[in-house]
Amino acid sequence: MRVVAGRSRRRIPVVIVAGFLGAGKTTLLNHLLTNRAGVRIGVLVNDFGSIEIDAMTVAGQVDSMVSLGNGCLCCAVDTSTVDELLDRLARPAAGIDVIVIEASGLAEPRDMIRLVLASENPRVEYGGLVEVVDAAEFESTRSRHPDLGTRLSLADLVVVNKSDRLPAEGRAALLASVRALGGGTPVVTTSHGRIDPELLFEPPERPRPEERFGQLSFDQLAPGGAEGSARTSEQARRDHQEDGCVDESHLHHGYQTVSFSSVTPLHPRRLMAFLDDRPPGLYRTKGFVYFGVAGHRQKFSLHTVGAFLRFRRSRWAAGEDRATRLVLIGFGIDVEAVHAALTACLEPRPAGLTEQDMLRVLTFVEP
Ligand SMILES: Nc1nc2c(ncn2[C@@H]2O[C@H](COP(=O)(O)OP(=O)(O)OP(=O)(O)O)[C@@H](O)[C@H]2O)c(=O)[nH]1
Repeated sequence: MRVVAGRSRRRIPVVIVAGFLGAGKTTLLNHLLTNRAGVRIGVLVNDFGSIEIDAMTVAGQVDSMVSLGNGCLCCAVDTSTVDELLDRLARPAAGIDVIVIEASGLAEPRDMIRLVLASENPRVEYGGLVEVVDAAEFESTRSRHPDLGTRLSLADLVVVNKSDRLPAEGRAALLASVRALGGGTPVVTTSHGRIDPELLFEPPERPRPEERFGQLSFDQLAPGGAEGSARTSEQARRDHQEDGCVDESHLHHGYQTVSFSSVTPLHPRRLMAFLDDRPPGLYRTKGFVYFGVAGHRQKFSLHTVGAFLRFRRSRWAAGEDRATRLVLIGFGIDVEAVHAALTACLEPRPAGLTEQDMLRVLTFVEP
């Protein structure tokens, strides 16, 4: 991570929106473009046929779109072409917060992920694969595309769209089928692609996690009591209730967030054991970690989306607390259990730890 004038510059997440023909990818993208709460979205599509360009130009986002224009993103181009397009969107002058790639219905999501991961642009990072599924056509899509299960498991988030076309009594069964086929990939339902944009990116006018945590009182951050826990179990319970319903009979997109903060260092092996075995339904983790291990006392920012995981090492800002601050987002996750699992990773005496204990973390550190 680059540090500019004492502030860390975030990388621009690149989110891929995939799905079979007519599932609602463009509808979802248009919804994001008109409900982005100030987030500047760069768009990479095959063609702009039905994108609401007006919505973008009105907001002064001219030139934040690039089009391939010559066929399917994943099979017609090489890495350098995609890199060039990402470079154009990610250049600082464009001021883009998130890049969304709308993959054509026939694009292979696996190839799309590879293209993004292979990008050599230091300003972008993989932000996840969203697979849009047509709720009303699910069974026929499944019979026409035997690889649907693979696609769902590869995704970081499955959006079951067109729920308005589904009879109420069939919803729970459909969700159960999608979940079973997706093998643990979080599932959210929508109609007309009306996904909560916060699932894909953070609104800039709201405090970022680090700033939100920055407002915590010393008592909340201090070790002891609940071992550095920033939230009491009562708070957790309250948040859990407020965060939304995950009852399958409700087709709105309820998800939970877990905030974890501690000035007590985290044990690298214990944290990796938690990350290797992430709770089913955990969709994203963001924030940073303090290990306090000799030679590795820097700030390790952590980013996970679905199965993807990476750390990046940076310097602490002058006067910044050495602390771990994480936000985890998931569907149907047990907020208190996740918080407890992270609390169990705390290590008050990191002086006894060595390079060996850091090895697995280091394999995920991006240069
Ligand atoms: N009833 C209903 N129609 C929808 C919904 N979402 C999208 N549609 C309609 O479904 C059709 C296909 O939607 P698109 O957003 O173009 O789908 P797409 O995945 O981008 O399609 P391709 O680019 O052809 O792969 C359009 O006529 C949309 O208006 C929904 O939730 N409910």
